[in-house]
This record gives sequence, structure tokens and C-alpha cells, in this order.
Amino acid sequence: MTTRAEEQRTLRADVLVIGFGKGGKTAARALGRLGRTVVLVEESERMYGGTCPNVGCVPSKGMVHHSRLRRPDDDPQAFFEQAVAKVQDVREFMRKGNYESLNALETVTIVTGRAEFTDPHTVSITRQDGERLTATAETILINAGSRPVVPNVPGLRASTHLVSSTDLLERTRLPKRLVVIGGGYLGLEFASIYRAFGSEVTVLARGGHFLPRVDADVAEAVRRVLTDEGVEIVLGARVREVRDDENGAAVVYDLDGAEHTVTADAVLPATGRTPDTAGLGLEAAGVHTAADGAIEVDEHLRTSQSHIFALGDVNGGPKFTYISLDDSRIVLDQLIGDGRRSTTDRVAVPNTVFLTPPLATVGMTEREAREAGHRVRIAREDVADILAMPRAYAVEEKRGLMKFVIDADTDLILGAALLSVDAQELVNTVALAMRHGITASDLRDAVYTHPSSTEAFNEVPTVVVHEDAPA
Ligand SMILES: Cc1cc2nc3c(=O)[nH]c(=O)nc-3n(C[C@H](O)[C@H](O)[C@H](O)COP(=O)(O)OP(=O)(O)OC[C@H]3O[C@@H](n4cnc5c(N)ncnc54)[C@H](O)[C@@H]3O)c2cc1C
Ligand SMILES: NC(=O)c1ccc[n+]([C@@H]2O[C@H](COP(=O)([O-])OP(=O)(O)OC[C@H]3O[C@@H](n4cnc5c(N)ncnc54)[C@H](O)[C@@H]3O)[C@@H](O)[C@H]2O)c1
Repeated sequence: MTTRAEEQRTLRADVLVIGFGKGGKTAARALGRLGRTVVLVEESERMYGGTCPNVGCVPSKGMVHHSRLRRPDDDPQAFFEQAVAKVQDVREFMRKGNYESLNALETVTIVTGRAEFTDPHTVSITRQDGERLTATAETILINAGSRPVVPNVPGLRASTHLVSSTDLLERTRLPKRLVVIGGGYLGLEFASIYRAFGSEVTVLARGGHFLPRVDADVAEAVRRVLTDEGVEIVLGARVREVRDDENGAAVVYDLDGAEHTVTADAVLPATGRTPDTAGLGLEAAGVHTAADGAIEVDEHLRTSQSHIFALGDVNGGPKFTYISLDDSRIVLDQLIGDGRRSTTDRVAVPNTVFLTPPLATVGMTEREAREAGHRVRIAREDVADILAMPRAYAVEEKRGLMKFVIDADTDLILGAALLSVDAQELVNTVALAMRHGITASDLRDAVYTHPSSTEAFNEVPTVVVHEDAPA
């Protein structure tokens, strides 16, 4: 697409945005609507809208959905191909929508090319055909995202079977055997998706504890769901080497002092993502980075140059779309508000790993609550036993559990872990309750629609399985 901007060679604007991610596009839209001139630079025309709608949250959750529609007599390969096509249609719809909604604003100019600072107010933009433009602005927002980390395992980078999450969302060939290195958000979501599509899946997790960020009882329930579906989870595996041979990639790992090998058609490293700052020319701008490449920011997201802000994954904060969105609120508050909003305002931020059923968590674990000095009451129930929640039976998803960590002295909710149908929605209600000091008893006594999953809250807080003795 050729935009108005690309007919000119030097662009001047009030605000320059580097990267079409959630934070950048939200700020660009708000500022453009207020009459500020904005230049938004995005490296790839396939990425209008950023990671989330193109190669992240939305297509991966589309794949979760489609993988669960497969019936036993569907041909796995044909079914998979159709699912990828449907998910890519949604991506295309969103990509276009993202482009058109911003391009429709007279004040906003989208430039497709890679931006690199040449001084604190100027970037040079290189388009794919090699043409160069310059853009300069008083205020600059960096929203360049992150890229996957590929661990330094001999043979992994050279393997023809190495895949990224993006490859797995776009390719139309279902891998017969998928090996995932890493047992975090991405690794477990892709393991669950590809197993449901019919792949043999092995997860090699390096720690001895599965899901160390949740309590052991919750982690065990998640492990059971995945292993019952046929995902093989190897804990404490140290991947030593990847060797391509005639059967695929031989992934060699150490476990308990012995060497093991698992063969795969596709090997997915899911070992975290790192801020995408190499090549941005941050030194020329005088913008400081931390050792891991993250742009250093204060609680208002200002970098070491006070007119340059960093939003989203690139600033080293939690890597979620809703955090990038919240970053845009903070930056907008600095530019057009009263400047009081900051990252320290964030309380009870929920997370969801989109397994089936999803695992959603918020606040403290049982262990963290005790470490923080609380006298803890634990309420917990298996989903199949929650009489107040017939929805689990109606939709035939009775797996999982709900757990609340409650302050036994104040009745305030300190945290929750919900492995349940609809958990990605339920957790937002718990988070809101926590933020506004709504007690566990208030949550229990509220009136909810029927038959809904929220009704579980009428019951689970009453199922107390443990309370610490008074000090
Ligand atoms: C497979 C997957 C699933 C995920 N699922 C979820 C989920 O369910 N929920 C959730 O909240 N989060 C999820 N995430 C994380 C989420 O996608 C990211 O946290 C979020 O998209 C980060 O957005 P951002 O605003 O930082 O920038 P991004 O959306 O990453 O955008 C950055 C943009 O900058 C561009 N760019 C980079 N460098 C330059 C440059 N020099 N010049 C011009 N343009 C440049 C890039 O091309 C990119 O389009 C997932 C991530 C992945 C990979
Ligand atoms: N549902 C969601 O919200 C969602 C889904 C996918 C991704 N994401 C975001 O994307 C980011 C990237 O996801 P991710 O799962 O790659 O990262 P992650 O940080 O969630 O998990 C990485 C895992 O890899 C392990 N690991 C790290 N180095 C390793 C090595 N050398 N060998 C073996 N294991 C190793 C870690 O111990 C950890 O368990 C996440 O931080 C998350 O914010 C979010």
C-alpha cells in the first residue's frame, strides 16, 4: 500500500510512533483525533495492528477454538488446513481494519518501513524496496515489541525443523510430532492446541516444578488435564543438542543424569521473548537500555530522553496486550492529561493461559500470601463438585478447580487460581473485586445470572479447606 506520506521524503509531525502495536496505535488514534499530527512507522505491511492480531493472541486463540471442534473421524491434516485458513482470514480482516481505521484520520500518516534513530528527534526509515525517508517529531513513542528467544542449544538454530510460534500459526502442514522447549504461557498453549489437532506433543520443561508461578495443587490439576489429553510433559529436562537426521530432528536432553532423545518434525522453542531493540539506533537517540535490551523507563514510561516514551513489550514490563494498552493510557495522560497515572497504579492484574479449560490467575498464591505475612484462609473446590455451577455440566467441561486465597482476618481476597470453563472471563470479576476491596463474603453473596460460571462464586468461598491458626 502506498500512503500519502510516501510521496514525500521528509515528514514532520507532532508525534512519531515506532511500531503498530497495541500501545502505539491506541495513542496514535487518540492523538490524531485531537488534531495532533502523527507519523506511525511500521516495518512490515503484514504486521499492521502489531503482534496480537497478526501472530499472537488472536490467531493463537482462534487455533484453540478450532482445535476443539475436531471430531474423531475428521482427517487431522485436512481439518488443520481448514482451521489455519479460517484463522488467517480473521487475521487479514483485522490487519486491514487496523490499517484503515488509522489511515482514515487526516492527521495520521502510516509509513511502512524500518525506523532507526539518527538523533534524539529524527529517524531514518528504510522501506522494503530500499528507499529512504526521514521523519522528525517533538515527541516520540517507541512501541517496537519483542521477538522470541532461541536458546543456545547446539544444532537448534541450524535445524530445518526449528519453528517459531508464527510459523506454527501460518503453516498448513500439521506436524506429526511436535517438541516444545519451555513450559510457560506459549509452550503450554501450543502443546494443548497441537495435541487437540492430532499431533504427538512433548514438552521439555527445564525446572523440576511444573508451573512454578502457581501453587502446587493448581499446577498438578493443570498437569493432569494436559497429560490426560496425551501431552507428554518432561520436567527437569536439559536440552543438550538438536540433530537433523532422516527421521526428523533428534532432540537430545539430559534427565536425572541419563541421556534421552525424542524425535520431532517441528521443534518450538518457547523460552520467552526479548525486547526488540537491536537496530533501533537507540544510542543515536541517547535512549538507555538494560542488559536484556529492554528500554529503561520511569513509572510514566519516559525513557532517559524525556520526550521519548517506550510502550509495550519493548520496555521490559509484563508482556501482555492489555499491559501495552495500559501503557498507552499512561503516556496519553502525560501528553494530554493531568500526568498522574503511572505503572504503580496497577493492582490485581489478571493473567490467563488459554488451555482447555483455561487457567486464569490473579493476585497472590497461597505461598506468596504467607510470605507477605497474611493469616490465610483457603477455599477450594473441584469444578465437577460445584453444585452452584450447573453450566459446567451443561457445556460438558467439568475439569479443573477453583481456589481462593483469602485474608482470614479481613476477609479480603488476596488471590485466586481458576482452572475452569470461562476462567478467562471469571478472573476479571475477581480482579475487580480485589481492586475495590470487595470481600470474599460480598463476592459469595452477590446475585449472578443463571446458569453461568460466575455462580460458582456463590459457593466456592464457603468451601474452606484450610485456615491458618491465629498468631
Ligand atoms: C503466540 C503469542 C500468543 C500471545 N497470546 C497472548 C494473549 O493471549 N494475551 C495477551 O495479552 N498477550 C499475548 N501475547 C503477548 C502479546 O502479543 C504482546 O505482549 C503484545 O502484542 C505486545 O504488543 P506491543 O504493543 O508491545 O507491540 P507489538 O504488537 O509487538 O508491535 C510492535 C510492532 O513494531 C514493529 N517494529 C519493530 N521494530 C520496528 C522498527 N524499527 N521500525 C518500525 N516498526 C518496527 C513490529 O513489526 C511490530 O508490528 C502473545 C504473544 C504471542 C507471540
Ligand atoms: N495467554 C497469554 O497471555 C500469553 C500467551 C502466549 C505468550 N504470552 C506472552 O509471551 C511471552 C513469551 O511466552 P513464553 O512462554 O515463551 O515465555 P514465558 O516466560 O512464559 O515462559 C518461558 C519458559 O521457558 C523456560 N525456559 C527459559 N529458558 C529455557 C531454556 N534455555 N531451556 C528450557 N526452558 C527454558 C522458562 O523456565 C519458562 O518456563 C510471555 O512472557 C507472555 O507474556 C502470553
